[in-house]
Amino acid sequence: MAVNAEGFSFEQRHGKERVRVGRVWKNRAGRHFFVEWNVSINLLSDCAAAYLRDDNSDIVATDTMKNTVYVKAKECSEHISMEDFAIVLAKHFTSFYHQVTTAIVKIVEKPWERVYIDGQLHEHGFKLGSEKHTTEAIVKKSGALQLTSGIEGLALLKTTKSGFEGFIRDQYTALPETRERVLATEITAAWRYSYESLSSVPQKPHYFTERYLDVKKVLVDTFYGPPKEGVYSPSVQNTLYLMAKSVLNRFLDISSIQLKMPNIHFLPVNLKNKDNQTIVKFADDVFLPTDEPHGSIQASLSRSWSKM
Ligand SMILES: O=c1[nH]c(=O)c2[nH]c(=O)[nH]c2[nH]1
Repeated sequence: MAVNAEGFSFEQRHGKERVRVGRVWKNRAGRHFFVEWNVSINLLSDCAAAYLRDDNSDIVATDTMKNTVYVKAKECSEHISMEDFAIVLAKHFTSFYHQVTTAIVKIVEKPWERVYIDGQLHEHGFKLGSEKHTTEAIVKKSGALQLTSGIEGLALLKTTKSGFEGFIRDQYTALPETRERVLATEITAAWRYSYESLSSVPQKPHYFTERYLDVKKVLVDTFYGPPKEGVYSPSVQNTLYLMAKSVLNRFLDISSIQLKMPNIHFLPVNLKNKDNQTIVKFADDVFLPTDEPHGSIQASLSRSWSKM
């Protein structure tokens, strides 16, 4: 919130970024559960005096914020979802400090996954997976909540059932039309839950972890289509829209979703020798993989006017 400072409009926040914490929980049967979280905290608080003068009396030290992550991790005696942990932290800052009006807590989870050994889940062995689960909880002193979850780095590829035709052609256009190409992307998704107060958040343990896995499955299933026949994609844009729509149709407690789907190009390889004789002729088989440049395609879809 902007305040008047010596005739200027002034807005500020302070916090601690990238606080890393690992937490192990052990159940009675001897199974261990492990998470590694990277936590970023930002507080909106009445501490303008620290900026305007030499008065730090209303400042929550960022070092204290860092310590609070470890204290709250210790206090969570049961395996807790990342979303619930973000809410616990944010609630602490807004209720404990009268100066703090809003707390913004973001967490990115490192994707440690339980390993299978000889077809059996290991009790305490984990290996690093690929895509990351993210969350952001914004809590106000009043108990108002904005809760977002997401995925980063979900890389998907299919080798057919993708094309791109009918786009604008002008004097700068070189791209041929096609109904056969590789479609590859690395998805960043963020979806907003409709729980708008701390008291309305589902109490079921792991509710948000299950939601995360279910949303990911709907996104992935919609991208690929059924295992045998797949589904034809006329553009990244259309596939993105169908993915976003499937999530909103399926999960009624999600009010909006944003998807970023870069179009990662696999270029057809055609090679000629110095006599202009073809030595490799592309037949939907040999590609040059690229990282850049890539297409940038993103959109958000909401049940009503966006709150994202
Ligand atoms: O699915 C696509 N959408 C585009 O907007 C685009 N632009 C382009 O060059 N190739 C593609 N493919």
